[in-house]
Amino acid sequence: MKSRDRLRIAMQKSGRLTEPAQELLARCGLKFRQSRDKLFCFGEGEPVDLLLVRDDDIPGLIAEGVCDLGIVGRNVLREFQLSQPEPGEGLAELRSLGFGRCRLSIAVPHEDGYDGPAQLDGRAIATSYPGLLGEWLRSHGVAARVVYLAGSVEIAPRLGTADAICDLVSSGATLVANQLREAAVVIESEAVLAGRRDLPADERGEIAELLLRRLDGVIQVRDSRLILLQAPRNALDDITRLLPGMPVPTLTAVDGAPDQVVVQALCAGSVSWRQLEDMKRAGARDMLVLPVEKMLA
Ligand SMILES: Nc1ncnc2c1ncn2[C@@H]1O[C@H](COP(=O)(O)OP(=O)(O)OP(=O)(O)O)[C@@H](O)[C@H]1O
Ligand SMILES: O=P(O)(O)OC[C@H]1O[C@H](OP(=O)(O)OP(=O)(O)O)[C@H](O)[C@@H]1O
Ligand SMILES: [Mg+2]
Repeated sequence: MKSRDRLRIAMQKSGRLTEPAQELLARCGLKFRQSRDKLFCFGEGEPVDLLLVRDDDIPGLIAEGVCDLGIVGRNVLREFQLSQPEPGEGLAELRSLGFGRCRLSIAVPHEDGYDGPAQLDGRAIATSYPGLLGEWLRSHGVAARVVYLAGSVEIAPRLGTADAICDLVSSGATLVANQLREAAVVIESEAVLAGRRDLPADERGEIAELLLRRLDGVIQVRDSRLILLQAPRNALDDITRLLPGMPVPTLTAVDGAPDQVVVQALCAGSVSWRQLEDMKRAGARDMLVLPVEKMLA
C-alpha cells in the first residue's frame, strides 16, 4: 500500500453522526475543504484529511489501514470486532464521544410480555447485529435462531419472519409504533473514536496523539461549567457538597466582609436550576454559571 504522511479519519458521509462529528473536529481546531465529489475533505492547516463513507464501512477501512481513525457508533465497531477471528485484537475504542447515544435492545411483541431470557429459547430473533446478539444469547444460555436483516428489522414480527427483534432504540418511538416492547438491553452505545491498537510510530502517530489531546480538552470543556458565587465562610462545606463533581474551589476574600468569600469552581457537568436554588438556600448568592471555551492543563 502507498505510504501516507497525513492522518486520515473516516466518518459517516450522511447520517446521524455526520453533523456532531464535524462539529467536534471543528472544535479541535481542524478545518476542511470538501472535494467536488463530497467523498473527501482536505485538511487545511493540520495534516489531517477526512474520508466520508457509510458508517458500516468505517471499522474495515481502519483495519485495512486505508484510514487511521474513525468516528463510528460503538454498536458498529463492536459488531465488526466480533466478526473478526481475534475480536480482542486489531481495533480499539480510543475515546467515547458523548453523542449518538442509543442502545441495542431485544424487543418482543407487546402482547407477549417478557419474563426473562429463557422466554427467547427456541425463538427466532431478527437483527442487523448477529455478532452482538449471538454474544448476548450465549452469555445468557439462550438457544435462539438469529435471522439477519439489513434494515426494517422492526416489522419482522408482524411479517412472521421472527418472534422478536434486536435493534437500536433511542426514544422508543419506533418500538411503540410497531407494537413492540423493550425486553433486554444488549449494549449501550454512543459515537466513539476508533483506531488500531497500535498507532503508527511516525508523524501520523504524532498527529493522532495531538488530536487525542485536543479531543480530551474539548470533551472535558464541553462537560464543564465554571461557577462563581459569594457565600459566608461557614456555609462553604454545604455549598461545595452541592457542586456537580464536588470540585475543590478557589476562594477569594471579600474586602470589608471578612465572613464572606468568593468561590470559583470548575464543575463536571451542567448546573441545574434546582442545584442553584439549593445553594442559595445554603447561603450562596450572586451565582454565575459560565460555559468554558478552552482548557489546557
Ligand atoms: N435513534 C437513534 N438515536 C441516536 N443514535 C442512533 C439512533 N439510531 C442510530 N444511532 C447511532 O447512529 C449511528 C448511525 O445511524 P444512522 O441511522 O445514521 O446509520 P445508517 O442508516 O446505518 O447510515 P449509513 O448510510 O452511513 O449506513 C448508529 O450506528 C448508531 O450508533
Ligand atoms: O427509539 P427511536 O428513537 O425510535 O430510534 C430507533 C430507530 O432509529 C434508528 O432508525 P432510523 O430512524 O435512523 O432509520 P433507519 O433505520 O432507516 O436508518 C434505528 O434503526 C431504530 O429504528
Ligand atoms: Mg449504516
